Amino acid sequence: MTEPRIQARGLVREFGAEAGVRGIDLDVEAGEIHALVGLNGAGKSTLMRLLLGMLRPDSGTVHLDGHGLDSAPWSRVGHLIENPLAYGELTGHANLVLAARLHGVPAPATATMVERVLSELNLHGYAAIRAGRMSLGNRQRLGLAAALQHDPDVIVLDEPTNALDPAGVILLREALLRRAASGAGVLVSSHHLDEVARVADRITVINAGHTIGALDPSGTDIEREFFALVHADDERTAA
Ligand SMILES: Nc1ncnc2c1ncn2[C@@H]1O[C@H](COP(=O)(O)OP(=O)(O)OP(=O)(O)O)[C@@H](O)[C@H]1O
Repeated sequence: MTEPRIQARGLVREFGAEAGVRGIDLDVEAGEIHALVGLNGAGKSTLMRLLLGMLRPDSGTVHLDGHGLDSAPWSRVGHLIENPLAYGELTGHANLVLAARLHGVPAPATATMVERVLSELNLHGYAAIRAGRMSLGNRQRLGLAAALQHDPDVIVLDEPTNALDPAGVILLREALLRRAASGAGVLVSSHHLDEVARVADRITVINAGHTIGALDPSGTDIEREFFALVHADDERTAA
């Protein structure tokens, strides 16, 4: 049995009484696309930051491929949390070369890798444009290219489609399915339930900092199921 790509146990990081992450267990297996859904402020980004060591938990543990965060295989991780990691004064191409180096990709392998991801996310037309001049959607594509080009084993993407056009959404979906099929574990948050249902193997619902259930990606009325879970949890909390 292989280790989960991501394993969190008892994660807590509170910001005052109501906000933050308040006790979450989560697994993302190799080959799996696992989606996190929840209302604004539910705790999805906070959870992802905790998983990536960007925030320290008050308590709980995270393992990536069986390693604690102090010894995690960071060069095998790709992530995009909120703002695309793009240096505005550098071109799209230069940003991707830099991201490859930061992920420890040897220089001779970089050119081919960058070419490949430019094609995969249809970014060739923007390779020579400075990131600061790109549209929001193309900056997001660039950030996704930087996160995915080294074919990481652990992929964590926070709302990766929020600025993408429909063509970008399809390209990203295909890119994630390809990587999961090669054994990556993918964790993705989204507000687009239909889109998530198309791509995810597992959908976890988060509300007020804890997991409250799962949605069946092949369900016929996933939106209704989502609101039923959230309302039931809100009522339980209010009681
Ligand atoms: N650094 C912080 N200091 C104080 N409160 C914070 C901090 N970061 C997040 N929070 C609060 O924690 C809660 C969860 O926020 P988080 O950004 O994780 O939610 P989210 O599910 O990603 O929401 P959205 O869908 O709007 O992006 C919110 O109430 C937020 O205001």
